[in-house]
Amino acid sequence: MKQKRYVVAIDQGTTSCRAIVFDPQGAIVSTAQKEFTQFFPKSGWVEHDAEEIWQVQLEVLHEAVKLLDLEEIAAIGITNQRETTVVWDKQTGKPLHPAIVWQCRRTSAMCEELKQQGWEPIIRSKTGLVLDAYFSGTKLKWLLDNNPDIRAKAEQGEALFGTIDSWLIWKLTEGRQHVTDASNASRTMLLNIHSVQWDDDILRELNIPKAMLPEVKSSSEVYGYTELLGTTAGVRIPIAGAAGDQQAALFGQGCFTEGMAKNTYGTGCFVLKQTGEKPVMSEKGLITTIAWSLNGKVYYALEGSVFNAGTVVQWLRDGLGIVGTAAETEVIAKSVEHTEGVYFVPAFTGLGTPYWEPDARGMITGLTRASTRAHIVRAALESIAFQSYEVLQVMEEESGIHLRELRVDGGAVKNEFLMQFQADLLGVAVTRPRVIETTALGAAFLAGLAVGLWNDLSELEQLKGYDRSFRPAKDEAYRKQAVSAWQRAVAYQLG
Ligand SMILES: Nc1ncnc2c1ncn2[C@@H]1O[C@H](COP(=O)(O)OP(=O)(O)O)[C@@H](O)[C@H]1O
Ligand SMILES: O=P(O)(O)OC[C@H](O)CO
Repeated sequence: MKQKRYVVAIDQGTTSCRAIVFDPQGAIVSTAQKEFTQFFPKSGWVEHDAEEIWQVQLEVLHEAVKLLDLEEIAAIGITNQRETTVVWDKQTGKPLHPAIVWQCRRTSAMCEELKQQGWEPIIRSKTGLVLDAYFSGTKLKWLLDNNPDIRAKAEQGEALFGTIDSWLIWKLTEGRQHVTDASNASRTMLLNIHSVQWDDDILRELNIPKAMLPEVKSSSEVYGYTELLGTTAGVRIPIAGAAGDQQAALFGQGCFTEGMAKNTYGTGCFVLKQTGEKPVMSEKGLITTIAWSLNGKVYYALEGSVFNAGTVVQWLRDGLGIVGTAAETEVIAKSVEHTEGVYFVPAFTGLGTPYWEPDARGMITGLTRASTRAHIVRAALESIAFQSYEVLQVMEEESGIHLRELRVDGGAVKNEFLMQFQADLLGVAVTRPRVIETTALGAAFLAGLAVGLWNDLSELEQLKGYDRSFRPAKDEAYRKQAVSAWQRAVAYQLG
């Protein structure tokens, strides 16, 4: 019997599939990543092909483990873009509809109607969420309402629903386990976050058959086993942990104590603050979510969501074509001292915290004949920091506690201009960990805990390490002026 010493994290993000192998010290052993197709069928709509996600995920998984002895893999952990809604056929294992992505706004009118009928406070108190098209509940209702065949199958338990974690676990496991973890379930708008059970009143109102929902499990336990990784006879690897990507990042950053917070800069930006075993309800547009469920206890978090962050960089590259790579934006932004009054509000799919405006759309203001590509690129990067600033402000106002340091992770934290600008805007240090793949690390931690590779949280705390701290270099007057100019630009957009 070989020593079990690796944990493989599957990180299924909005734009790419990743598989990362970690050793017992939390260091990366190997990694593989591949982008997959984004579909934008109408204004404000975003779809993925769940079958493509599965195939690409499997490919990168094989790639990441190809040099390992499979017998040394202790477990697989899964983390994923949240809310994205997949419905598949129980018999054929094929998706019955394109996956409706978390960014998709197709159900904003449906949410408006539900608000008019008085559902907003009910949703808020039961699920901790804002009644918004962002979450899976109305996406699933839309899918069933618009596809009578799928509804008929769903009622017979032949069509299954899941967020991406469920879909991948179902595809990976022997015996096809149809499960989700509590953190992912808390993003559906169908879960009562107090009882951690699917909520019958909400299911009835949205006309969603319970038979199609996965079983809700903890974030760290063996959900099933896979033989899909290789041909070595008898190598069954446990799938032993799962969490939504933002909650996994909170875990991977070691925010195990109440009050600790992080910001992840990926497709969107998500600030999460751990609030312990009691859900804290926000008055100011933050949402209350399950952080993780571990060892029989449920931990909660307050969250502020920015829908478009890294997407603005992708749009500069793929939509506008004014940069060749995401990395190039750093050099271009630094080539000018400031934006000369150009502001970019990247509300491509509406605005999240604190505005919750599904119909807002992107806008660039303050253009003159002197404006150049560099000013637009710089304004685009600054917009990521401005949006994060606003979320953190709300969090501070709500808790009355002044932030002393911001822990960051996600693909865009490689951008040192962005990190420095964020520190300047906040007036506090922005700290980047040694392993910026914190999301994957969190999933690996959850899976490794379940199989005994690590014993407890204090052991995980020893594994943390920091790469760089960005110190603020601007004064209060600068911050005030910059933020008020940004807020004027947002006000134009909101009309
Ligand atoms: N050097 C960079 N500067 C700015 N943005 C970047 C940089 N590198 C990657 N990004 C952005 O980060 C995002 C990818 O981050 P990642 O954490 O992988 O996101 P996700 O998990 O949402 O797919 C992309 O939107 C990309 O545009
Ligand atoms: O793909 P990411 O990392 O931007 O995360 C997406 C979030 O989970 C959406 O809620």
